Amino acid sequence: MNAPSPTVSAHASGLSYVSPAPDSPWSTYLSQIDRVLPYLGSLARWAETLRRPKRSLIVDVPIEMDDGTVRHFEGYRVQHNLSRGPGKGGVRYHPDVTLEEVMALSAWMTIKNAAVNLPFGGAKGGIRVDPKKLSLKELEKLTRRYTSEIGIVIGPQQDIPAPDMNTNAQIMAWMMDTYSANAGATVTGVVTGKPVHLGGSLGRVKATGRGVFVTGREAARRIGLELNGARVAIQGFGNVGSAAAELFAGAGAKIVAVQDHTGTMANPNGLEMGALIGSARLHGGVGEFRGGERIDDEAFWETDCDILVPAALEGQVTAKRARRLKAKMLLEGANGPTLPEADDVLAERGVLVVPDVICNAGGVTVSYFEWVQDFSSFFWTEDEINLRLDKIMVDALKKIWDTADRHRVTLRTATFAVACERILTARQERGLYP
Ligand SMILES: NC(=O)C1=CN([C@@H]2O[C@H](COP(=O)(O)OP(=O)(O)OC[C@H]3O[C@@H](n4cnc5c(N)ncnc54)[C@H](OP(=O)(O)O)[C@@H]3O)[C@@H](O)[C@H]2O)C=CC1
Ligand SMILES: O=C(O)CCC(=O)C(=O)O
Repeated sequence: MNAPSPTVSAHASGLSYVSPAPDSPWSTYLSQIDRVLPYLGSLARWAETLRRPKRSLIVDVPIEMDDGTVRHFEGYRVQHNLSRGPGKGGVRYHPDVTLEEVMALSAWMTIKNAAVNLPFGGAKGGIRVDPKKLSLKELEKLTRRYTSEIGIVIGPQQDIPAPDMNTNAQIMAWMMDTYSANAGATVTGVVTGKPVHLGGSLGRVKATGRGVFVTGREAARRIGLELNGARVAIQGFGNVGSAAAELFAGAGAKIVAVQDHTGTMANPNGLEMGALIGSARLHGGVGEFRGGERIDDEAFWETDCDILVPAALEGQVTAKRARRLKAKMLLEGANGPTLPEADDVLAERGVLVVPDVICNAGGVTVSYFEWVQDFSSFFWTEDEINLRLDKIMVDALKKIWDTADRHRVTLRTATFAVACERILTARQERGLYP
């Protein structure tokens, strides 16, 4: 049977999310799906399912602020696809979060979880809020109310949230506690990325950065780039960026530039990691660090470097910036950092892109370990976790690399091909009817 044209059927549906704004995360994701269709064979007839989130929940989250006023925040939880298992994906607190962005982030989780063969579908959540403007008490109230509101769709067998931008182990502890209080029993497996003494896993905090490092190490080996002495530039110095930076520096690489909201610091001889992390912690960003020179934010994209790691927001690598990039390799720590047009520019220029949907999969892989450990109430050592993580990432990248060679496509399209085959086979085998 011929596959229906996704474009025609999508537009005919009249749903607003099928014609997103150009360069928005959802539009980037849809274009990535378009590019993989020729490699899906007969499974392409199921591909429309990837263009529609299975379930999108918008919640109102009212809280009483410290000054006695009541404010309402908008929260989301989107379960993009559940063909391979429960939903899995983080929760983002950011003033620019929208439903459409969360749809894209949840869809990338579907692809990522399948790319590393975890038994999960894809989901993501978020609240449109600037958490830096809330007190700790307000943040706790917001988190607890949000958890109660999305409580109807999450659960250890349904959908398991975790940290993403501006959320952390403390927020996961509040989520776990609220869900448990509502359920009348302690349910540790409802979220991952929890504090270690509350059923969290050793190694989860740095797992995403570790995965970025492992995929970078493997990709560097394949293109003959020596990590010892390699120059690395990193955008975003939070959970992902700082952990990746530490590991690259530990392997002898020089971190020649870092950027966050407080500025861009550069040193061609390498920024000293211990001191930079200490300064960033003390001042809430890298901008006060004295061991480097402050450069213009836009100049970051022209840093003389071998590896560039975007580890902040989506849409950062535009075609214009891609033309100026000096790196040999782009390691996508962030979700959705590269626009499709920029992908084409980088491919033309021979810059290797290790895409988000494999590069930053280390976090969710250790989240999977945490979920498994919670079920068995038997906990592994950090060495066991790091070794298993390393093996999963290396094996997944090998399969993706082989697929890219076979079809002569980019690593991004190859990752989508591997993942979509698994997702759509599951869809086909499960069938359509309840
Ligand atoms: N945490 C995880 O396990 C995973 C995270 N990711 C992805 O990695 C990325 C980073 O997440 P994570 O490290 O957890 O988030 P964090 O909140 O810990 O850190 C985000 C970092 O990005 C910086 N940043 C934000 N906006 C900008 C900007 N416009 N320009 C420059 N820097 C900016 C922040 O700076 P400042 O503090 O100054 O605002 C901060 O340094 C996101 O895309 C996330 O989805 C992917 C997989 C898993
Ligand atoms: O650990 C998880 O479950 C999800 C992490 C995440 O949000 C991501 O990989 O983007």
